[in-house]
Amino acid sequence: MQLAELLKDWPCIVKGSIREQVTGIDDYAQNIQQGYIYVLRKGKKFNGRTFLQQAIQNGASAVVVEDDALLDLKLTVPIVWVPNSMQFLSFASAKLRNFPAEALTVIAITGTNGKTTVSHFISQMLQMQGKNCIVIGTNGVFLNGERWLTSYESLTTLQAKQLQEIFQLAVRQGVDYAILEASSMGLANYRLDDCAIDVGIFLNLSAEHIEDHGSLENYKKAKQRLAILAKNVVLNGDDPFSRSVGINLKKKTVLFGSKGRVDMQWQLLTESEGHSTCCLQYKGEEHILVLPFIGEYQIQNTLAALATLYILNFDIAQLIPGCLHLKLPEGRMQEIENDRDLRIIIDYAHTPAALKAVLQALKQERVRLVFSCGGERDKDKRRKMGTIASTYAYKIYLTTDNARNEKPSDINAQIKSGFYSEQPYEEIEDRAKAIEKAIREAKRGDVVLIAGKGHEQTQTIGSTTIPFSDKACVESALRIIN
Ligand SMILES: CC(=O)N[C@H]1[C@@H](OP(=O)(O)OP(=O)(O)OC[C@H]2O[C@@H](n3ccc(=O)[nH]c3=O)[C@H](O)[C@@H]2O)O[C@H](CO)[C@@H](O)[C@@H]1O[C@H](C)C(=O)N[C@@H](C)C(=O)N[C@H](CCC(=O)O)C(=O)O
Ligand SMILES: Nc1ncnc2c1ncn2[C@@H]1O[C@H](COP(=O)(O)OP(=O)(O)OP(=O)(O)O)[C@@H](O)[C@H]1O
Repeated sequence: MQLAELLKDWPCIVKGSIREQVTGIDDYAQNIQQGYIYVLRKGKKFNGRTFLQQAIQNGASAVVVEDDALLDLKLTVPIVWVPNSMQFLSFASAKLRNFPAEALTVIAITGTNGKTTVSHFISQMLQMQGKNCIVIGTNGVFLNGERWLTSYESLTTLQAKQLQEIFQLAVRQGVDYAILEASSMGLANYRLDDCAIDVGIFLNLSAEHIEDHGSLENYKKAKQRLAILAKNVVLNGDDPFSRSVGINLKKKTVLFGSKGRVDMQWQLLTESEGHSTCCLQYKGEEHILVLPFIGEYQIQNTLAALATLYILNFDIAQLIPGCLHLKLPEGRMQEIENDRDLRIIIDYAHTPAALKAVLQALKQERVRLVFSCGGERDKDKRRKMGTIASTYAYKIYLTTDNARNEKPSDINAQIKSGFYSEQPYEEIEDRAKAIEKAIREAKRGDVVLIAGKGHEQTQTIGSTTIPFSDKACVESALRIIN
């Protein structure tokens, strides 16, 4: 595509020829190939200007900047000024591929917790209706429930250029639906701006990523962008923030919840043997919904998925029986079979709200909890998670969870500052050993909950990332102990 064609619908100032041919776009200089546009921007760690010559040597056909002072640079290629380079990166990535998202029904989910779970529930429900769908999120890229395209970095919301690339591949594969996790960082960085989102889902909000966004208000604003981008909106009426998003929103909206005025109302009737039975009311109809898991948060996740199919005009009554067969994604309440009469559970709970939800769901059980918090991220949550752990756990095994360049003992000291009761705890920095000790000490009927890493296959300590899996550690511990 000619630069002139690419720029014609976008506010910009160009210095140089607009006749250059453009073959791609990237803001990472090392990725620039012949004919690509290099988006030069200043980030938190680097200034893209450092890599400008490298981008040109790699064959950049033009350079896009958002700092107008850079228009004076003397370059061998055209310079284009745009008001917002990340927003342009999203638009141009989509335009260069002829806006592939428009050929798909796109569903995007935001919330502090539950995005991955809901995205996989929606995919499973759509598959039950014979639809082809992809899921793009924390656990990777999936096509009809199977892992697909494994080479992308592990982000919750991929970069705009990657999303557009996947949409194009999906359209070629005959996919009908794309289900995306919308992280607050992804929304704030405009990664989802050109995804033609048909349904935006708001699950919940608790204080996370505040350091990245600067304030809770900015975090909320980032999430609210999804309501601007989406054509239709699904809201969790039990979550004050999600409900507030619907105020004065002139879009088709479905509210689900257990209380107040909602369009789809659920009520938990019973929980037993790993199953929940609920009453679901909508449009004056009443249905019994049986789910293969416990915990009110899982009912919310299921309702978010059902409400999404409802807003897309599927017949909900037809979907209800299939909910009994929903499967949680890898690393979410994942039980590991064993012959020690224990419940060994791996769960990705790494926020206070998630840890509380899981521990509450486990109710009266004697829980031995293995966990820590990530380094160089959300320090605020450490004390809160300590308080929650000490409220519900029988014994706590503090360990290491991607400590990065912090000392695990410092992170754990902050977690301990939230302990308020005298329950026993131990600190075992080696996560594999902590898991083994918890399993070794567990008595028949105990629950061993290994929280925080879920599906993850790595552990980052210092700046080294090594292969690591909670599941493999459990299996190895069971072999050693037996
Ligand atoms: C906060 C955030 O989103 N950061 C992203 C952002 O970083 P940044 O703006 O600070 O940029 P920078 O690293 O300082 O680099 C500045 C410029 O120099 C360029 N550069 C930099 C180095 C180099 O060698 N060559 C080069 O060209 C960069 O491409 C960039 O254009 O731009 C970078 C380049 O596009 C991204 O890699 C980086 O995301 C990284 C991968 C990241 O880890 N982001 C996390 C925080 C994230 O987005 N997480 C969310 C939330 C997950 C959750 O809910 O838990 C997610 O969606 O995954
Ligand atoms: N609706 C919910 N409310 C509170 N906690 C939840 C909810 N759904 C899941 N969780 C908890 O959060 C953990 C992570 O779930 P999930 O991966 O679905 O969330 P996520 O929003 O995608 O997380 P991330 O953005 O970090 O990938 C689960 O393992 C569970 O402990």
